[in-house]
Amino acid sequence: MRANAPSVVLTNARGNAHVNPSPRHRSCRRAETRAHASSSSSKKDSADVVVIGGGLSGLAACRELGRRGDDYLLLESSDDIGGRVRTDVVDGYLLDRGFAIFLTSYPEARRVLDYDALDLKPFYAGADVRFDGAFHRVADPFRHPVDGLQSLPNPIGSVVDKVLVGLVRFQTVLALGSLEDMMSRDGETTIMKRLKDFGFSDAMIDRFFRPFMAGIFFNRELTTSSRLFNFVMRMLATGQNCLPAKGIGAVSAQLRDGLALDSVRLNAKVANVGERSADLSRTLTLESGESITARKAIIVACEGPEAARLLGKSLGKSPSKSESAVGTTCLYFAMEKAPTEDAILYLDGDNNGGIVNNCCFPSNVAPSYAPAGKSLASVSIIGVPEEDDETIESKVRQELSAWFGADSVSTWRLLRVYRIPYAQPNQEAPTDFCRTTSLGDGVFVAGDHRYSATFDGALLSGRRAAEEAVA
Ligand SMILES: Cc1cc2nc3c(=O)[nH]c(=O)nc-3n(C[C@H](O)[C@H](O)[C@H](O)COP(=O)(O)OP(=O)(O)OC[C@H]3O[C@@H](n4cnc5c(N)ncnc54)[C@H](O)[C@@H]3O)c2cc1C
Repeated sequence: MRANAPSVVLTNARGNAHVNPSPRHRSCRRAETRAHASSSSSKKDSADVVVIGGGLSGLAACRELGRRGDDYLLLESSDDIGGRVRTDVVDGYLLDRGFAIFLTSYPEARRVLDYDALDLKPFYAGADVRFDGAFHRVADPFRHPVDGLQSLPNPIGSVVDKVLVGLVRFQTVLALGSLEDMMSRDGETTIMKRLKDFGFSDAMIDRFFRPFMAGIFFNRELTTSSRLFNFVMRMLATGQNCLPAKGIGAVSAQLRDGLALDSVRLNAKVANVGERSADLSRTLTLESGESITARKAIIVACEGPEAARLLGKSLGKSPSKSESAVGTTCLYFAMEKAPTEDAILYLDGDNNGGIVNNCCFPSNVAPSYAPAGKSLASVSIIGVPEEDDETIESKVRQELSAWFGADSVSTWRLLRVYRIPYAQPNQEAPTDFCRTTSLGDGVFVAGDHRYSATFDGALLSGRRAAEEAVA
């Protein structure tokens, strides 16, 4: 069983968002296909605007340039586009490179993506929280009023806490102004302080908000900016949590499909960015030694640390946070039949040092995540443990046996462990979520380190950088 369960490290803290297959991984690599692999890579070596990095921000920048009829070239260092939003196909299972959820209310996503084509499948609006030996449902009372009422007496917070959830939801939708206001308004604090100030009990914070918010921001201490709490609560209140039927990588693939094939180069890592010449052009050097010419502008759409490496002093005018990023580890298990049929998120509310933060059965949400008649489990850990895969797997099995029964969990087959040290930049309070995308001298910068580290923040930064680059 374990011989087929390779670990994958997605190392992009220094801008190298590539897969480091372990020896075991290489041995089974032929059995795997990428869900959205590009079939070809261009040889183009110059363009008016050169975009460095093919994650959501770089793809959004190229989409905007293409829409305006501008000449561009996208350089991506890894073997496919998508950056942190990719899906692998392993034995017919769709494995997102780390568990991620698509929120339909993201405004920039609404603007640039075709939701019908993504075939979005919704999660139940709420969660089942594991506490004191049982699951307790926390339901969105507006979408599931009966479940909401039934959950009032459960031990995941008091009745007052559950009323406060409704109030905080109203506040984030109605009282905090436009999204721009929300992301820049005064009074920023940590999520923890925001929850305490709002009146939530320690029990509600520990049992529900801690694992729920940690699943989104990979920070169990809840020191992440309260602005992000407000943003996500508004998005949750006004839309649905979904998985695209073909995996989260379908989001990146849809953007790529709108680009000119000859304008995308894969396995093209930019080693350095040269000075601007008198004719306003600039030479970039690839790791291979090849030179690329940007005639008018460059858009650097890499992770923050790599943008800092490439841009040095220019980014110094508007640096993103240099404190350590947050990471996550995700395990996928194949099984004959999931122990539940619910399309819901399971959270660890015990807060007693367990390794699992949250898990779900993606095939209960979108059956296409598993081959016909089979099921898939996704298990998320906050951070990247130092232990080896076998130790992590054993701890996960032990904890989940208590949740779903040892008879079921012992039959699960580990498909893969994804270790993602750089999942999001540091977004602890205080954080500037309105950093400029224009650095002057024909240099523009996009990426989730400019706005919120979300799909939406990355998409918005890409479009804004493109608009400015050709203004
Ligand atoms: C496990 C996980 C779960 C997440 N869950 C959610 C979620 O549920 N909802 C949500 O909204 N957000 C989520 N996020 C955050 C979201 O995925 C990111 O904020 C967003 O995808 C970042 O996009 P980006 O374009 O800024 O960066 P990236 O996706 O990192 O793209 C940067 C690209 O630049 C390339 N590159 C780097 N250096 C070079 C170079 N020198 N030359 C050429 N190319 C280079 C990289 O290979 C990469 O493809 C999650 C992230 C992770 C990791």
